[in-house]
Amino acid sequence: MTHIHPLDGVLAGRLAAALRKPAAQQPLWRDPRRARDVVAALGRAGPIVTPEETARLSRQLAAVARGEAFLLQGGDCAETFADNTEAHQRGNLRTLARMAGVLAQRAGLPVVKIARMAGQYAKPRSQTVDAHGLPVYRGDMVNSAEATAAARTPDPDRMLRAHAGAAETMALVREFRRSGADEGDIYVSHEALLLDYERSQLGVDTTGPEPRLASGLGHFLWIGERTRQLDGAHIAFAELLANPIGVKIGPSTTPEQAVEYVRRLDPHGEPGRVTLVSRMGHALVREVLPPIVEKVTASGSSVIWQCDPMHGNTYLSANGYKTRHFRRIVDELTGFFEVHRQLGTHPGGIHVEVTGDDVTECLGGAPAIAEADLPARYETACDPRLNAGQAMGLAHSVAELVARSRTTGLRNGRSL
Ligand SMILES: O=C[C@H](O)[C@H](O)COP(=O)(O)O
Ligand SMILES: C=C(OP(=O)(O)O)C(=O)O
Repeated sequence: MTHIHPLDGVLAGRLAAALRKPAAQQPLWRDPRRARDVVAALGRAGPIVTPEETARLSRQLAAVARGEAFLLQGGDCAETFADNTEAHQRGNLRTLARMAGVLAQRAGLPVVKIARMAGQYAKPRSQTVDAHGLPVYRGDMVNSAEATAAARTPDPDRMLRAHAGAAETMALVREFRRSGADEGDIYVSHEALLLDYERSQLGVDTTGPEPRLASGLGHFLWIGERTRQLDGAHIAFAELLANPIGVKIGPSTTPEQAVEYVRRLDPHGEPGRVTLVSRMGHALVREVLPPIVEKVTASGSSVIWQCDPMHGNTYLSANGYKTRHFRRIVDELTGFFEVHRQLGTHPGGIHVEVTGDDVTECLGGAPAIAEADLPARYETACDPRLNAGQAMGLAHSVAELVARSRTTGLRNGRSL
């Protein structure tokens, strides 16, 4: 049994110092006093996940880092209050479970499943204003997608609604597991973006190599490409957490920065504590990733290498939809596996935006979606997701890549 203690003086001080650092992508609340009250109320609300579940995930991620398992992470780009329905969330869980089934069977490795779910309600954005000059939509936890100035004003009460929605979703995830609809564990994750939400539910976990902050808001948390500044609040916050941590690394990441993330986030060399999620784009992965993998490996760290083949391959279609082409997604994954095969490292997992709904948001796949099909069911609140058919096609492609990398690894005397 993992005991979580109230925040003590030392860790409370380190948390306060972390949160004083510059924090990118934070909203300016309409009523800061109300925001403080909401953070306090969230602290009194029940946790979404238990420390025992998070500890079990950490053990499974250690197996991924050792090359004994594969990590499948996926779900909506942005959860929304409107789509937090049983049908939608179950559809997403079923899709993830089916993808895992294909991977486990063909690749012959246990698959650790993490849903982007039960808290994925805040989005980082490239711009601060949209095409109409309104503040951008930053996820249902912050404001509304509706295009009016009032709806786009950040409202702290939305954090309470997001937390309540996450609790309901987590109950559904547990029920999904119990019902036998899936054979194994399924964990939840979200981007640790909105610091007022993230700091609201922290206790002290003393079971690790040093006392750390246990977040009750998700099993696995990741820091995004837009908030991974080494002198910023997000990395300083993540450094204090007991939960396993991901860091998205885009094409501007240097090998030195990658080594520094690992040094800061995994000072005790715990296998699988850190997942480096490369999202380089299909055209750059073969060039940018190798020196990063080489330098991090040479530093002696045991990270999980995970590929997000979505975020580096986004573009605007001729008819004005933010989309991604299935072919480029598979090409980035192929490049990721090539790099790891060449370097003798374990291609540990994938991180994808998928839904069980029959949406038309990404191009290609089978049956193929063409640009003219995009308007039919383009439903995402932010970035384009693979639909269930495309997701299964991707699972088959990745299963082949994993199986091939295992054969090559065994031929070269490595045990994956
Ligand atoms: O999901 C990731 C980001 O939030 C998203 O790609 C940002 O999108 P934008 O470039 O339209 O702001
Ligand atoms: C924002 C995301 O990705 P990235 O930080 O890699 O752009 C995301 O995964 O939702």
